[in-house]
Amino acid sequence: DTDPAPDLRSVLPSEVNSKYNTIYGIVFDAGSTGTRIHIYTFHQRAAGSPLELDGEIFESVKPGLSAYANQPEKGADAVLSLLQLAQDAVPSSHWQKTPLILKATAGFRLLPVHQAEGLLSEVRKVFNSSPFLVPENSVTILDGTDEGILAWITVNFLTGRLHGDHSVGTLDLGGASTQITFLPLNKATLDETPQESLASFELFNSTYRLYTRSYLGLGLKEARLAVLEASVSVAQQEQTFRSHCFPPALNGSWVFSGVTYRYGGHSDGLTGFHLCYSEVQRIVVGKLHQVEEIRHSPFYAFSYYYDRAVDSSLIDFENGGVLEVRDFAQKAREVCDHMTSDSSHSHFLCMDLTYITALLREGFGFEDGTILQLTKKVRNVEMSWTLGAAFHVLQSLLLLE
Ligand SMILES: O=c1[nH]cnc2c1ncn2[C@@H]1O[C@H](COP(=O)(O)OP(=O)(O)O)[C@@H](O)[C@H]1O
Ligand SMILES: [Ca+2]
Repeated sequence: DTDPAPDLRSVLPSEVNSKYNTIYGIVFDAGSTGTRIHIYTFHQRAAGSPLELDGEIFESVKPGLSAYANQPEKGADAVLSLLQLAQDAVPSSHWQKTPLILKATAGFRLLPVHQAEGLLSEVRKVFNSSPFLVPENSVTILDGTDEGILAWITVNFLTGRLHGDHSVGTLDLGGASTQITFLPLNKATLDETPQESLASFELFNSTYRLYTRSYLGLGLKEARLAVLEASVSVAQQEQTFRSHCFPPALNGSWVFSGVTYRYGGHSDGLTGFHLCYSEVQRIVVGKLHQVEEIRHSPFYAFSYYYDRAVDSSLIDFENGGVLEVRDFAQKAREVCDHMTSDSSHSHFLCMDLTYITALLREGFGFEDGTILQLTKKVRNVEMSWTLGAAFHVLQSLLLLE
């Protein structure tokens, strides 16, 4: 993209008028399971000085935009309703210089192109009739590489690690895809990693050369479908998909991306962790690139790693916590070996925990003792790639120097 970015310095208030230069950025995350708005407020003490994050306003709606593939206008309505929040949060004097972007993730990568484009073009209409600054390519599908990098930037920025040598790797588990990102330190990693898994990124006058991989279809919800060997066409024939990850007497139905899937336990009466693990293992083994360097390195993990750790009482919802990979394994065993069809937790908890265990151990190749820092928010700001995206757009608009 060779178009020069518009120079917006001319529309910024002169520094003499305000003590600090306040900057806003609005980022929509069109995820596979929901649409979220993140309204960030930053300030700069002077032009050229580092950007400081003051806070975030966050709101979300379900289902994800990709569920409106056949009703794009209705999808855009969800965006419009969230955008109202931004008009309330950002002072009208700043609207014209506040960038507004939406990035769609894995749910969109799985849609036929004409449906994805139909939805994005309805969103563009909503954006263009808003009072905010709509940069070029404001509404797009984010590719998996950028998703991983931007999340890594967010986590390392929020934990104050961006400028030192002690960065931390990140693990994101969405509904449809999953990402792993870290800064490689060993030469062997750089030599053995395919070029497409290494990406350079410039931010705040530094260049970061990161390892990042995104696996489409290995998000938690898509993984359920893979374990169940479920397809849309078979689901529409009202067939029941069976698994040993459910109690034998169980029958249920699950709506995902607008499709109803019937599921249940096996009539052979067998269930439990061991059988469940072997079903889940099939979709993971040999499917992911493994890196020796990170087998013991601590990682930050969020999204469904966090949610399922909360659901199974491994961590506290508010505070998160520090776990080892083996904690997910032990919890999976505990849940799967004591399932009843009337238990209070989700019918999928056994399968989900077992999948997380297999993904960490046999997918990425982590050791049982590898430490996972489960964190949702730092200083009340969500761990999400959206903050990295806000930095990126502000930088490209020359609002940062
Ligand atoms: O701002 C956020 N902070 C932390 N987790 C988030 C945020 N937004 C979404 N999530 C988590 O992401 C997961 C859903 O994934 P998503 O719908 O983004 O799928 P995708 O990334 O595969 O498109 C859930 O665990 C949800 O709690
Ligand atoms: Ca996501």
